[in-house]
Amino acid sequence: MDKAIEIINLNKRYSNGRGIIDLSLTVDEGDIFGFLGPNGAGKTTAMKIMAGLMRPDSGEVKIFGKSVQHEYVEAMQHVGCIIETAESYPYLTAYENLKLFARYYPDVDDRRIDECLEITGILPYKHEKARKFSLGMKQRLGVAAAILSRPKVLILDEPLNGLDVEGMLDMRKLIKRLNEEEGTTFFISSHLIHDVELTCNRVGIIYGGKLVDVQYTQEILANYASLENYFVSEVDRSARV
Ligand SMILES: Nc1ncnc2c1ncn2[C@@H]1O[C@H](COP(=O)(O)OP(=O)(O)OP(=O)(O)O)[C@@H](O)[C@H]1O
Repeated sequence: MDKAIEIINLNKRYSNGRGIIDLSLTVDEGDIFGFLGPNGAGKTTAMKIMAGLMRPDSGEVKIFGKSVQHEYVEAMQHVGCIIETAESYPYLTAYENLKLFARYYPDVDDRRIDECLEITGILPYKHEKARKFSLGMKQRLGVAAAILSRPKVLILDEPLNGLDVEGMLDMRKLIKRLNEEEGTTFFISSHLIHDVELTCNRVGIIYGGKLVDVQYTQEILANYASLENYFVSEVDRSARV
């Protein structure tokens, strides 16, 4: 199996001493990887570095073997990201928003735009302005923009944050559909344990800026009653070390 993402000895320390410490992990092609940790654990910091939006103090991130830090254009060629929030232009329609993003990609035509609207379930709202969209629809429009160029890897920061039950179900379905039908690899951060359990096939726990453990969800559930039990026991264990 090909390595989609390699995070290698990543360090980033803010002036207040917080940040991430010697983070290393590998995500295989086809994984839906859940990056699980409480608020302030360091998830967004790691993802900003992965997307090339922030420089690490040391270490690097490779995507399909290309270094985000040293070969940015080549590394990002196969990546779509939504970091922090899915931004759209409120006074433009769903179609107009995607048309604007499509300018970056010479081979994205109107057919592909419709395809992305269909995959994300917003084709019926193609000509409605984004400001009228619910948070869930805005998130899905963000995903539609992120998949326009058919990226092999999607990096999503807290994609379920703030969504209601229906919004969460839609987003989870969308992630699984893209994974199964298009083979898209996902790197998803979340603090929602139950949701990671239902969505991700592999889980990495980050706590206090350090990676505590990485496991397949199936293996965790074979040994623990729930992902939450595993999370608590791993965090306890790391606090004792
Ligand atoms: N620009 C900054 N300057 C100083 N400290 C920062 C900065 N950005 C983040 N931090 C601190 O670094 C730590 C990690 O933050 P980060 O945003 O990566 O965590 P997170 O896991 O994404 O949390 P959340 O779910 O709250 O976004 C936190 O303690 C945070 O307060």
